[in-house]
Amino acid sequence: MQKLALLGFGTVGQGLAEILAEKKAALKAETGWEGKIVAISDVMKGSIYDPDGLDIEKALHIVKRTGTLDDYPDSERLVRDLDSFDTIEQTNADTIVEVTFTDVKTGQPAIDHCKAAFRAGKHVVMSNKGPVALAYKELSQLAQQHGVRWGFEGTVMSGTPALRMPLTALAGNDIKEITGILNGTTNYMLLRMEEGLSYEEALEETQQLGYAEADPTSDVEGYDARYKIVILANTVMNSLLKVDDVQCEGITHLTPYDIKKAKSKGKRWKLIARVSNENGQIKASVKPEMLDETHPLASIQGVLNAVTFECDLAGTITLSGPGAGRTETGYSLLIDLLNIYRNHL
Ligand SMILES: NC(=O)C1=CN([C@@H]2O[C@H](COP(=O)(O)OP(=O)(O)OC[C@H]3O[C@@H](n4cnc5c(N)ncnc54)[C@H](OP(=O)(O)O)[C@@H]3O)[C@@H](O)[C@H]2O)C=CC1
Ligand SMILES: N[C@@H](CC=O)C(=O)O
Repeated sequence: MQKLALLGFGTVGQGLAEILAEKKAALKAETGWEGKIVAISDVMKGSIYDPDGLDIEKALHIVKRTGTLDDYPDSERLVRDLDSFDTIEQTNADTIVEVTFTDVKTGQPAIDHCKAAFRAGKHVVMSNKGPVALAYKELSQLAQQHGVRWGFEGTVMSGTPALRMPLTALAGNDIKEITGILNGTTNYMLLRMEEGLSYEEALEETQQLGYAEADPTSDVEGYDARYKIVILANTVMNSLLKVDDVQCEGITHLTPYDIKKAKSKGKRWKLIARVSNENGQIKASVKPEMLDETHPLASIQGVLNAVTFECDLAGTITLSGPGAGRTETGYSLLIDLLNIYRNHL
């Protein structure tokens, strides 16, 4: 029985909790895996810990009804108000689910959450992009030193296996270029603006749907896609790309007029992230590009994302699927948990 502690109980944390509540019996029957949430620690919603396991359906119901965990029933075992580090260090969880916000400058406090968890001998699964984009090598080594595993499938294209697919199914290829639409929020906004919504209306919809970052500046300025292309470069291409080395431009200057004008010419604006390896020189960028409607990436619409791998053996391989979403990203954490259980990430 894997014992889980959730740091953050927003869209994604609740998404995972819902999956575990709904699919508990099926997961046990089909895979043998059993997971129990023993702790939740969230800044505004509160923190609860029960070493025997929380009643997760009750916690979900209460947080949806009241916005906090304050009404979760007290018991002899229940401990409240542990902060994130106490939750890592003082609970009996063996796996930390890091689903706090992604900080696009420092990656904190998530980087320190990973370090504390690894040093305490605990696995980490996360959809938080900061630690993987900024400290991949250091944290991988630390996890290895402590004999624990680190899963982060959801950091790129949420539950669509944009990392595990190339690392496993495309193993042995020399991947010279990766190109993709890696941000669900902006791709959704571009579609809705093409359909007639204003920039502000389109952005608000993405926030209501749970696609946008806590600070959506990260989405619209391209910082989120920049983190993702760095993660792909460093994990899949085994490079040492730094965030600051990636040329980055967002979609904030695109107006509904620009989008309509492109459409009248049979074209579409897309926020394209790209990394290439030219004789050992790694070049990467994130910027809006006007693609012909016949281009394969032009048909990737709304919250769908896609990534193309240029492989020396397998040829050009494209994977598409949701790039954001409550259940989809909750699911990405489940993939990591199941793979820890099966003992390979
Ligand atoms: N939503 C999506 O589709 C996807 C999200 N991600 C990533 O997953 C992570 C979670 O996203 P999402 O659930 O949408 O974000 P939310 O903003 O909905 O949830 C994040 C939660 O973390 C809490 N939190 C912030 N700091 C801390 C802390 N130090 N300790 C404990 N809790 C903390 C917040 O608390 P409060 O608000 O109460 O202050 C909030 O409830 C982010 O890093 C995001 O980039 C990745 C892929 C897709
Ligand atoms: N805000 C991000 C969420 C997933 O990483 C996006 O829109 O893609």
